[in-house]
Amino acid sequence: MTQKPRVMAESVLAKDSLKRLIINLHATCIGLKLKGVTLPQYLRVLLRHLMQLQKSPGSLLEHRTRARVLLLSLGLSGAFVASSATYAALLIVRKIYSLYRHSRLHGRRSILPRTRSQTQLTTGGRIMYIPESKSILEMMTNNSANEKPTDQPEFVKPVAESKKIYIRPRDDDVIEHDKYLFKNVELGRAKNSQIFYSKFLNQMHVLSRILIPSVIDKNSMLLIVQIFFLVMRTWLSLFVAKLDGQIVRDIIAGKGKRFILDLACWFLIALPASYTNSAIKLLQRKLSLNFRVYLTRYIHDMYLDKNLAFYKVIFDSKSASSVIKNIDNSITSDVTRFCDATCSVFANIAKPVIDLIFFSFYLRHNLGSFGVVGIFVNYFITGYLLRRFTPPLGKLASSKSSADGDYYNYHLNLINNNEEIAFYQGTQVEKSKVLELYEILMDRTLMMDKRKFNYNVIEDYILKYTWSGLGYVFASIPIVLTTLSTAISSEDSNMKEFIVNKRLMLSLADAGSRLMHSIKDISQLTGYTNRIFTLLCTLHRVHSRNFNYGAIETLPKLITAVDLKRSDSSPQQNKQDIIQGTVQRNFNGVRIENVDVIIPSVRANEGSKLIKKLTFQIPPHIEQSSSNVNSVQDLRRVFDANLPFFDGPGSSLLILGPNSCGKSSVQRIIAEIWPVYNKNGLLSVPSEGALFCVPQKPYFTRGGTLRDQIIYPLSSDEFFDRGFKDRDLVQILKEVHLDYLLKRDKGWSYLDVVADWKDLLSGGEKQRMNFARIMFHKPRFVVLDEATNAISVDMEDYLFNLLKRYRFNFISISQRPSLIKYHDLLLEITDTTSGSWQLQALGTDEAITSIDHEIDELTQKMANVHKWELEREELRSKLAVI
Ligand SMILES: Nc1ncnc2c1ncn2[C@@H]1O[C@H](COP(=O)(O)OP(=O)(O)OP(=O)(O)O)[C@@H](O)[C@H]1O
Repeated sequence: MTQKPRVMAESVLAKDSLKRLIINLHATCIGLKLKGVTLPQYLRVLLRHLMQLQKSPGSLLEHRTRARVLLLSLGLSGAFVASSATYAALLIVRKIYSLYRHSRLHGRRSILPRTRSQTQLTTGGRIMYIPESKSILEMMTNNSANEKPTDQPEFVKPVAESKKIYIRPRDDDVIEHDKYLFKNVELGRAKNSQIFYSKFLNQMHVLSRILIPSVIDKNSMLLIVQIFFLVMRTWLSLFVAKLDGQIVRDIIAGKGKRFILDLACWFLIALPASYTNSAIKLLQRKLSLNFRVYLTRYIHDMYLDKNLAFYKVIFDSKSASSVIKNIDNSITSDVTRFCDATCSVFANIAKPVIDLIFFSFYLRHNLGSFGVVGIFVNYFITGYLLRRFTPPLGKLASSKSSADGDYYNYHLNLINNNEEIAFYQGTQVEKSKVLELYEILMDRTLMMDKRKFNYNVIEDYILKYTWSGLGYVFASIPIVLTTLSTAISSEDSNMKEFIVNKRLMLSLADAGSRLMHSIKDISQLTGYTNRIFTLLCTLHRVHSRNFNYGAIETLPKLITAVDLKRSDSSPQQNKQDIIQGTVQRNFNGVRIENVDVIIPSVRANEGSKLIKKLTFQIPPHIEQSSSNVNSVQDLRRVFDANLPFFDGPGSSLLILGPNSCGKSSVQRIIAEIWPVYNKNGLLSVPSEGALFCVPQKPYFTRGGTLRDQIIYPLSSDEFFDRGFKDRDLVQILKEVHLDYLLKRDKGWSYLDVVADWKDLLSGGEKQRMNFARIMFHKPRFVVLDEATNAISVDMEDYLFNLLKRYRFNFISISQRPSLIKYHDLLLEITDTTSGSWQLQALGTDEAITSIDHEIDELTQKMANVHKWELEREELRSKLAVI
């Protein structure tokens, strides 16, 4: 026989024997006769046979059990393959759709580019467009490829692809309702009504309303799906344990065919098992991110709105706590930590609890009730021991978090004031402070690890080793008992039982240990929960219209003993009465009547009084008929430079006084960021948009364009939405003599340049930018605090005349009498200690006397001119000699 036919004959023989093996395997294991069945018919025949085995009670028990296992494995694997295929198909469809959309958009982009990054809806909601993570990644890769120097201002780059996000409008009713819930838990009102009172659980209950607002919310769906996968995981573990035992028994008993079948099941079940584990992890991350989104939006809704909580929060009674002191850190890091910790604690508790329930049911069948009770007694003892040795991780986590915030904030402060520090050569002081804060942070981090050390030793000893040892004992109990009672020792079935029990015991031990580990996590979570709860309570308090600016010390004076005894009268309710002044809005002017200017503090109206019974008004005479004129701006007339803007004559008041006498505080009261404490104090202000306050310290938005700086506080989206044009801004820059910025090299496109404007513009330029803002917004009333102290005298003269030309009503705050000439009224704070003041119309006798005084001073100075000229000549001659 030649070589080739021999090889062919051998391969035919091998094929035949493999075929026989498969046919015999089916016949022996599940009693299925495969003779005459073709390959395409195989699956149908197999499934029908398995179903028949399941249904007919007369079939062999062994065959029936195997049929069940096979059917389950096939079902799960089928589900897994189907879901994977669906997912893949979905991905392909999405890809094709995005390619199609991209090609269409690409074609249109040059014709109709979308310039808005967000749109305000009439419902109060907002649609935002954020760059898609994919395109950001691409941009980053491109940027790093052609790295360019960063000291140059950047132009705004168009973002390739963006994602649309809908932000729900704020529900004021929910905020109002939650305010009381938070207050109740903060004051511990449930202490008397609840049998088992836990501060943590109560806090968690209130917070959960934000995290999962309703049963049909997507977060509750995610939670349900997660629980489903957790149950599935446990069930699969149980199944794997049984299979494991069966495989070992097959090996010991030398049953090759059964071994192959069980192994096939093993590989099939591995598919859904690994899918389930990954799904649980993904769902946990997704849930944590969703929680973070909900909580952050909730915080932003209160922190950043018309009530100015972000400013007022410094006056709250809790402002000294690390949560509020580093509120930026609390909003960013603590929220993330809290959400991560909540989800991981949930998964860490839910997983073992489900395991415990399932495994104990199964083990009860194998070990008997006594064994299961023994296991649980063991758990309780361990839980008690571990609880005793758990360090106060909540407090430690909270103190570490606050050290983290201090360190981060100091670095932030360093960046914000880098130029000032460089001028002062303050590196050493700053470095020592930074090092100190860093050491504190390291110390607290290490302290946490040190305190965990002892606990970890005990935990490892008990959970890893003692429990496994006990596991072996419990797993062997049924075998020993059966062998003793029957005096027969069947090695292979004993082996199977032992392996299954051992695996379950170990899984049970693992479940228990995870449950015990979560004691530590819960302790840490209490710390984060407390921080977030404090943050939200403070925000609710500050956001409230009745915020009392942290008045606490005055309480005993204001609340009588009877009030305090009454349980239903909360201290908060009484504190509300502390601010007794009246605020009138939509007034056609700015009026302050009998207002005591008091620094807000815990002492409320007993605090430092800067100015007493202040009274003034601009314009001095208000026509009743024009009381509503200020609420609407006439956009058609806004940018006509030749047209005086306002119909009225325009009035002006100068508030003059020495340093720290309370001039800026008057502006704070007008802007309603400080309260009017005294009962007969009245503040009347114009409608929103008609009043514009320019603070002493110029402010520039970070990462904004030059346009953003001019139109602040309007966003560029709104700027274009309202139909404004860049040429309007160019006109304004000309008015305030800043148009040379555009002429430098980039022309009008300089309006699109993004830079750190706070550092880029000079002091005088920054102040002129303030005037540009006034010219853009054209408010009827302007309050200027030292708005021209960095500007040259001729420019100052020009700018004040500009305000007059446009007939703005303005209040200027200054300590320089030279500004008197631009104003109609003068409010002079005469005595800082008694807080007395004097109001006069310029042009009256007193004003003339005041100006006369200034003229006298200047004349006196001029008398010395001749002497100074001689000194100058002397110095010049000295220089010539040198
Ligand atoms: N948030 C605050 N907490 C405590 N004290 C404050 C606060 N804000 C201002 N003060 C104090 O109030 C006083 C008056 O401050 P204000 O800013 O009104 O002075 P000013 O008259 O504008 O002074 P200057 O001309 O120097 O700007 C100062 O002594 C200041 O320290």
